[in-house]
Amino acid sequence: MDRIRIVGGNELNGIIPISGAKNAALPLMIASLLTSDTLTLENVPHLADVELLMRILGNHGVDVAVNGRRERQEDGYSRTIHFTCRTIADTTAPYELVAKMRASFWVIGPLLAREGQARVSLPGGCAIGTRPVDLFIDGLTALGATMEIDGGYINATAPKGGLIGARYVFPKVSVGATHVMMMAATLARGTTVIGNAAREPEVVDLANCLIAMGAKISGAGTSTITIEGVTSLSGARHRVLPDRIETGTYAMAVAMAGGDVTLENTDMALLDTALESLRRAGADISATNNGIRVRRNGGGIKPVDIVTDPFPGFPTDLQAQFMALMTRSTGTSHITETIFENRFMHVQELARLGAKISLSGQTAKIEGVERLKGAPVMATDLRASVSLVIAGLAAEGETLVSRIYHLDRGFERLEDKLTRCGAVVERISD
Ligand SMILES: CC(=O)N[C@H]1[C@@H](OP(=O)(O)OP(=O)(O)OC[C@H]2O[C@@H](n3ccc(=O)[nH]c3=O)[C@H](O)[C@@H]2O)O[C@H](CO)[C@@H](O)[C@@H]1O
Ligand SMILES: C=C(OP(=O)(O)O)C(=O)O
Repeated sequence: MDRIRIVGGNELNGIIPISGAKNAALPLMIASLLTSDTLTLENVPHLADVELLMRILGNHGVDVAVNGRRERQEDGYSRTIHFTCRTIADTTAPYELVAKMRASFWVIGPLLAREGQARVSLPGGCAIGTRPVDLFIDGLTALGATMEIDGGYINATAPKGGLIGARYVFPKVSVGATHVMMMAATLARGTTVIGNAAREPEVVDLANCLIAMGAKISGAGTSTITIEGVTSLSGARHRVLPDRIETGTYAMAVAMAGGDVTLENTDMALLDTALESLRRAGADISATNNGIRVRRNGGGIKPVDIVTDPFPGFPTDLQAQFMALMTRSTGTSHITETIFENRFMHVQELARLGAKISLSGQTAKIEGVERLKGAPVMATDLRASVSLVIAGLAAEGETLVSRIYHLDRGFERLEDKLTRCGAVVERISD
């Protein structure tokens, strides 16, 4: 199994190209199930999750054609991909595929809207909490679907004549359930109003793509999204928005290691709250023509308290990375996780490197230490794995991160991007 070896101590200087967002690419790819025309997506990141979803979509009858690549970049970076689903070949999403990635469960929305039925295995994904699907069940039920759980699968059936538009207020904000309701409602009869909708940029990106496909959607990016159902959707061409989590991760890596890096093809507006926390920690952050410049020259890392929240709050997907940064701060900081109940698995791994962290319920107390020392550590989930890489950049000596298949789910060519900026990071294949 591959591992990542990091030798800490080098500053980061240079340019890091930011990839298309995994968490936008996945629902966008799934939207291809809604039309018999071709949906072309540009800037699709080359990631394990994307490859797996291609297989899952293939099983439903989507023909996938890959071509094109970003200028000035080698093979392996984001690509342009064409998705064509002339007819739905299979409305079942099997356990073997869905258990590996939570987002694959989201096919339930388009399958139900276009075919009137779906049989989808209950999902898997990062083990960061229980992650139930009650909001999906309640939301789709509101659109008239019958939802039954049977042998680990959800059997969903639309009424004769298709889903029916309705008003539904989510009792809790859910990104995935918002994606699914929005996709399902595009082909429902009548108007759907989703209350307490997720406001994440990835929801807006999906809405923009659906609108380009002929959907009638307003309000995406606010808590109330209105969808007027149409009888069919067409193909479209859409560019996946930049990955704000990858952007924040590298910004935190620079704040940790020191140096001066320009993050290209991204946008500060996607992660205001996280960048503000980084500024308070001592990083110098400014906008460039098509990205963000992050610097930390001299000066220690100041302790900053954060609380994760749905967008526009501090993203849970950057919590582990920020904790890694705080392990080297000059004081004590507190990080409270409000989205997932079990998203602190990086704590014990960071402790192997010498971090001083204690947990009390959903809050971690981090007492900054003067030095971290490299050690063998284990990746436990996607963002936890990259937090160990960030810590390794500032640790003395060698850090070896194992189980990096988690990392490959969400970070396109991480070792390449960091190495070009002066870090010593390499993949070791045993
Ligand atoms: C592929 C993708 O885009 N994944 C992101 C998405 O995950 P995902 O869409 O799975 O996360 P949600 O926004 O749905 O989860 C938020 C909270 O709602 C709970 N919940 C969700 C659905 C449900 O039916 N019932 C329920 O209780 C979850 O357990 C969690 O506590 O948003 C999360 C929150 O920003 C991110 O961390 C993930 O990276
Ligand atoms: C938790 C994540 O992904 P998933 O929802 O697919 O588990 C993530 O992207 O950080």
